[in-house]
Amino acid sequence: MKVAWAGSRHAVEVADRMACLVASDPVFRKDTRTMLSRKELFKDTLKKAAHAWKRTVELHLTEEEANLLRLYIDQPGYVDLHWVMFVPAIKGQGTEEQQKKWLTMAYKFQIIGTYAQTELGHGSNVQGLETTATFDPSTDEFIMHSPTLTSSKWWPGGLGKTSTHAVVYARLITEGKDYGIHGFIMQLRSLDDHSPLPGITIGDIGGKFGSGAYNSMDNGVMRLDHVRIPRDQMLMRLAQVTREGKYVHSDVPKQLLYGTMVYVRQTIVADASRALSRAVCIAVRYGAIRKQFGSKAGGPETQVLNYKTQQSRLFPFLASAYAFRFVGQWLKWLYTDVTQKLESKDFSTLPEAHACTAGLKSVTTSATADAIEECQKLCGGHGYLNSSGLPELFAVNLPACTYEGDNVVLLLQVARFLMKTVSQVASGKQPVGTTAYMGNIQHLMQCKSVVNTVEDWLNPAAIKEVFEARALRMAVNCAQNISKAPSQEEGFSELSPDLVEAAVAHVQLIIVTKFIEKLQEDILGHGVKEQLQKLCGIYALHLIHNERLGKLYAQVRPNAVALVDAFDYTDHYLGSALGRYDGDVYSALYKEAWKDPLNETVVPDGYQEHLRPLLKQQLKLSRL
Ligand SMILES: CCCCCCCCCCCCCCCCCCCCCCCC(=O)SCCNC(=O)CCNC(=O)[C@H](O)C(C)(C)COP(=O)(O)OP(=O)(O)OC[C@H]1O[C@@H](n2cnc3c(N)ncnc32)[C@H](O)[C@@H]1OP(=O)(O)O
Ligand SMILES: Cc1cc2nc3c(=O)[nH]c(=O)nc-3n(C[C@H](O)[C@H](O)[C@H](O)COP(=O)(O)OP(=O)(O)OC[C@H]3O[C@@H](n4cnc5c(N)ncnc54)[C@H](O)[C@@H]3O)c2cc1C
Repeated sequence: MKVAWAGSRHAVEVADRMACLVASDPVFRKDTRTMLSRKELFKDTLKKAAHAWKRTVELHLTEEEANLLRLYIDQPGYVDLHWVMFVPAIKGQGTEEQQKKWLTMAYKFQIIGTYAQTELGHGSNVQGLETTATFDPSTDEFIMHSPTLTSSKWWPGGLGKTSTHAVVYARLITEGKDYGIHGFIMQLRSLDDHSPLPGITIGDIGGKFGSGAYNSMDNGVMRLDHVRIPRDQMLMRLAQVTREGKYVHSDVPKQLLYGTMVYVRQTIVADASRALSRAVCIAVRYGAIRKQFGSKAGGPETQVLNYKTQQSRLFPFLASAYAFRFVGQWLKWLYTDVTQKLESKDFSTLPEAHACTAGLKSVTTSATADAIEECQKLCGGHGYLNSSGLPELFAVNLPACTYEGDNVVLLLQVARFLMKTVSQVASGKQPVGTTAYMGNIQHLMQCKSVVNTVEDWLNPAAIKEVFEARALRMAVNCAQNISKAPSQEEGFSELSPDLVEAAVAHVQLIIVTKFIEKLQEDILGHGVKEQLQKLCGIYALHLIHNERLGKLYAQVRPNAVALVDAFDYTDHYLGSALGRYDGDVYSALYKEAWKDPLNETVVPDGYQEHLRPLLKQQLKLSRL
């Protein structure tokens, strides 16, 4: 099962090696992280990042190994933005010459970059950004400026205190005309003493949700006051400004400006499956250790994992972790395929790639955040302790519902794509890829499901048909209702809640389909395929038909712990007293409690000033 989860034996081996490297290095300790002050946590992040880079160079780690090293260090920091957004933005939007110049420095960490798009006033509406880049032909420079308070850059990770450079998104103005949003490379801080360059005001935006968690990241604010940069620092693959100031657009679609976001959304799906699997791992292992009550006739207490209510709340998450993992692996393939097509100037699959990445990012991150919260409840009181690992896991993953595109905004993008496809089908065009099922419209609009028993529901063809019919009917229903509205725009707005539901149904169909396709692959190991078939059934059916699932849960229960062991997480990475591999939960909880700074003294600070006088006063009053 470890191989099925990881994708290959090689993937298991590399992941194990990198996880052990991190777990055995004292610099990467994280057990007291939630007790650090913001300043201490930030410094700790700088130390870990520098040490990780040192180890990467010393050990000549490959990109795959370095990625895993960062993953197991498990602490958000500036390096994430540098590698996941700054470098890809230059790769996707820079000319070959620009890539050569900037990426050479970025690959060696001679510069640290971030992705500065969002502003105080606008995040979702990228076209509404206000920062300006006005071309001055007299000096061959752009003047970068924040004209209003709301145009302050706000949120970019690593901007607050670390980044020396950024790809800054701004409205390009030349020859008096506004050509909309474009990307520019800007140096922000001196490479000698790290002070901000003239005209740049920069800082951290402040503490965020939860202790530890995303507070390791210096999300930043930046104001620009007529800062000049050379013309060749506009990223010029999609459009150029000539020496004379003439705007020239290349023959590539302007949506490629959003390419970095498509790339990152795809990686976020993999992050979501990992976060969900960690929460499930903790809740399942702990559920096997925790005992409450026994039978009325006496005898041993019951493992809480044996309660049917526990199983019906928890096993759909276990199934979802596998489902998201497999769809994430497929999405990575889709992204690579689209990128290769783009390189040969085939842009035909771009809309589908956008819809798939936006939709899957949205559905998987929302489900993951909800599931982590529920796993906390599934662990009872102990799940609420930082030492369970769950509060921090929740706080770190919750913003994934917002960053890289608010989940509702992204689902509306999927809905827009679906409405277009429905109208194309109506005019006789055969849909392809993940919308190919819509071509079967005659059948799917009227078919009736023939399934009755739990066993019938495990037939992949039956499951798929139900999901296809559901998704298509919801989309067609929305399209019909929109067509009755006074205008397309009004109809879309009025029906937006239904459109979001239709988009979710379409995305869930993709997830179910990819799980079924995974089951058709050669899967090694005795009983592995059978377990995955059960999980696939649970994932699909819990979305539409929760009542009949009891039988399936009972079949998964005997292997539940093994199914989470297959995630292959070290105790260090899991970071949970409840989810320990050896099950020694109670001594771990007890030990963790003594690490809290409040326990550094037996009598707490504040006793003399506040507690003692209060107690003395009460004593006096009671004697009166
Ligand atoms: C060996 C050494 C190696 C060392 C390696 C070391 C490794 C270290 C690795 C580190 C690993 C780190 C792991 C951590 C991973 C996690 C990190 C995650 C961190 C994330 C931080 C978050 C960053 C951000 O949030 S950045 C800001 C993101 N902002 C958004 O997402 C904004 C959302 N808004 C939008 O996307 C748009 O504005 C939108 C789409 C909502 C509306 O846009 P617009 O108004 O312009 O468009 P429309 O009119 O609606 O559409 C026009 C047209 O375009 C189509 N379209 C829209 N978007 C796209 C797209 N992206 N792609 C393609 N097409 C698009 C749309 O469908 C329309 O098409 P039509 O045909 O016209 O309908
Ligand atoms: C932890 C974190 C890290 C981030 N890192 C970066 C970064 O590195 N670089 C960067 O540039 N940005 C970053 N961001 C910003 C992030 O990308 C934006 O917050 C995100 O795109 C959402 O935009 P917003 O904040 O403007 O939300 P808003 O759009 O203001 O959303 C507010 C509410 O309005 C709703 N809404 C908005 N538009 C519509 C609509 N058309 N229809 C229906 N409902 C709508 C949303 O669903 C939401 O409920 C980060 C954010 C966070 C939280």
